[in-house]
Parts: sequence; C-alpha cells; structure tokens
Amino acid sequence: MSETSDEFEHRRYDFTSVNKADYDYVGSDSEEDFSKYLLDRMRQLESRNNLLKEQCDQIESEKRFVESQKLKYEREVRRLQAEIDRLKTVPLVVATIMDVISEEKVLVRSSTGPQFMVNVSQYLNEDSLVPGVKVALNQQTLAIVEVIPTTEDPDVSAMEVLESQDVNYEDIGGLEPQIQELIESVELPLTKPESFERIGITPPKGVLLYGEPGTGKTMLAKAVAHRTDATFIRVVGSELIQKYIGDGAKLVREMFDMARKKSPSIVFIDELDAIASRRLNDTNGADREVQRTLMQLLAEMDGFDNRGDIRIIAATNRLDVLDPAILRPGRFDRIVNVPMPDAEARENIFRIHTRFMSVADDIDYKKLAKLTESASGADLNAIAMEAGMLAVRFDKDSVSMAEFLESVQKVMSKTENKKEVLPEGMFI
Ligand SMILES: Nc1ncnc2c1ncn2[C@@H]1O[C@H](COP(=O)(O)OP(=O)(O)OP(=O)(O)O)[C@@H](O)[C@H]1O
Repeated sequence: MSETSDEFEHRRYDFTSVNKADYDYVGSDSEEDFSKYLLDRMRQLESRNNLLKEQCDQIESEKRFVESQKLKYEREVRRLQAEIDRLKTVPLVVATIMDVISEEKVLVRSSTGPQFMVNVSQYLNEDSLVPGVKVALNQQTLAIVEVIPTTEDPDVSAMEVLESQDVNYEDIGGLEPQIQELIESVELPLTKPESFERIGITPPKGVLLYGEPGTGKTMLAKAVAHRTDATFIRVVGSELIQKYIGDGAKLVREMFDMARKKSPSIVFIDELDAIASRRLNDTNGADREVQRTLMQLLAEMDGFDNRGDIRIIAATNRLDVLDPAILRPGRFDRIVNVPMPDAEARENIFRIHTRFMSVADDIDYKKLAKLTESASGADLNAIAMEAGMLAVRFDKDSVSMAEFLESVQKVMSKTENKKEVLPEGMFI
C-alpha cells in the first residue's frame, strides 16, 4: 500500500508537533493520559517503521530484478553488435578435405563442386585436418582458415563439443594462481582420482570463474580440457534462453547425457548469470522458463558423483546477480576470480600474441604494457592483430613499434568509450 508524499509529510508534522501544550490544547490535563497518548503514538510509529522496512525490502528486490533485466538487454545489444560485425565480414567458402598431401598442402572439394589443392593456416591444429572434415576457405586465396566443428548429435547443436583442444597453460598470460586453482580442482580429480580417495577428500564438483569480459575464462577452461584430454562441452547461458525457448531444460539434460557418454569431459557453461540470476517470486513466462533451466542444471549437478570423470566449469561477468542456490556446497563450491591483467601479465600476453608474428627489434613490450592499463587480454590480442594488419596494409616485412602504437591508440579509445557508457561495476 503506498502513501502520497503529502500524507506522509502531514503525519511527520503530526508527530514532531506533539508536546504537552498541544495535548492540553486538545482538552485533557492528566499526565497519565498524556503518557498513554505517547505510548499509542510510539506503537503507531513502530508499525509505520515496519511498513517502511517492508517497502524498502520490496524496492531492493525490484532493484535487483531491474538490474538483471538491464544485464539481459545489454547482453542482447552485445549479441546484436557481434551479429552486425559478423554479417559485415567477407563470406568463407565451405569445403571438405579429400586428402592431406603434406603438413601445408591439402586437397579439398569445395561445396560448389571443384577440387583445389590449398594451403593451411599455420594456426590450425594439423591433427584436426583429416579426410572428411569440413573446413572454411578464404574466398580469395582459398587457404584453409578454420576447421568447422562437428557435433556428435545434430539435435544438440546448442552446444559446442570439442574432442581436442589446442590451448595450453603456456598460451595464457598471467593468471598463474587461477591456473593452479584449476589444476587442483579440475585437472587432478580427472587425472589422479586415486590421490583424493587415498586422502579421503572429495574434489569440488563445479568451479565458477568470474571476471570482466575477455580476461581468459574460456581459455582457462579449454586449457584444462587440453591437459586432461577431456571432451570440452560448451554451452552459452544466454543462447540457451534466447534461441531454445522452451527447450533450455531439455538441452541441459542432453548436455549432461553427452558429458557422461563422452567422459572424461568438462562441461563449460559460459554466461551462467543468464540462467542463474536471482529473481522475484512473481515471474513472467520467460522468467519461468529461465527458472526451469536453472532447476534442471541444479538437479543434474546434484545427481552426479563428485569422484566421477565429469567436471563443471562456469563463467560469469556478474557474480553479484547469481542465485545463492547455485553457490551452495556440492554445486559451484570453488569460486575463482579472473582479474584484469596487471602490467607484467600484459607484457606476457603481448609476447604470447606476437610469438608467431614477424616483429621488428624495436618492440618495447614494457612500454606497450604501460600504455594499455585498462586493457583485457582480448583487447591486447586485438591490438596485436591490428598492428599486424597495419604492417600488411603498408606492405612491410615485419611489424614495428610504430604500428603497435597506432593500434594501441585505436583499440584503447574503443575500449575507453565502451567503459564510459556503462555504469560503474557493470561489465558486459
Ligand atoms: N590471459 C590471457 N592470456 C592470453 N590471451 C588472452 C588472455 N585473456 C584473454 N586473452 C585473449 O582474449 C580472447 C578472449 O578470451 P576468453 O574468451 O578466454 O575471455 P573470457 O573471459 O571467456 O571472455 P567472456 O567473458 O567475454 O566470455 C582469447 O581468445 C585470447 O586471445
């Protein structure tokens, strides 16, 4: 029940104006009656105070709901932006590998019919290039630039299922404590379960990685999958909700079935907040759908054995909006912060992303790290790529510091702009 501000002002005035003289004015003279009057007044104010507390709780809870809605729309904007960027890129030609002639030369049949002998990008894992695999070719040079992942079950297309990974711990700059944490809570339970049995402790079922976008959370999960030779099953929370309306819970069930079938496996749930945000009781249809998906996830997590060979890693940018149920013991009982890189980590990340580039001797990595204080790992990768593109544009033999400085300016101004439009503490 709400009260207008005029009514409230009036009550306030009522209270502050109570004194003996006023009471005399209303016609009584007894001290006892005056005390009784004050007692009544105090009770009234207490009950009003309780009412206001309830209203405050209600507003708090509405605020949380609005925050999670805001997050949802921001994610939608980001998704649409990525979609626009994707639509602007030049299309790739799809082809199937017919024969592997050498490490660099492969015979393919394009989807339009003709066969070509093509080159292979050095960044591709050569083990994944086998006859029958679908690949994407650059439209002009016809070089293989991407291996198209195949999912075991075409119905389960919401998930990315990768049998082998090419990310190593060495590819990750900084994050040593986080890597150590994942070794203990995910790698060792898969590779040395007997050590845990001997000591008599049960490893955590799930590990939750949280931190700003582009700080390497997905890389960490992929690197653990690589080290353990586990199947990597990735699902994105927001896609589960937006693309598979009505099927979110079913997909969660299928994902765990797939994880059991292909074990050892690592289930990676990206953007966990999209399915596990705290919400109000009177939810609408869409929110009930999210709730069902979350319930299924909790049921699956509760239903499997800690000592088994399935591990769950989830990632979120917003730890604060998560439903506390998800963080209860036996679910995500390890929470790992993945921070933005410090100067040393930034220097390392630059070195990692320029490893295979032809760079000039004048590159001052320390200076680059200093100039990119608010950059994430993904921004640093973008800077290195952009510098490489500049060198190609100017037909240079190697990338020099001048290209790096120009690309730092370009990428950092974009990053700063993005941060300016977001309120404090909110990252998408
Ligand atoms: N610590 C790092 N070391 C090396 N490269 C990094 C690091 N962090 C991010 N990157 C680069 O940024 C890219 C994106 O990183 P990743 O997808 O792991 O971030 P994320 O934290 O999962 O982001 P999001 O929250 O947006 O999903 C990586 O492919 C990599 O090129």
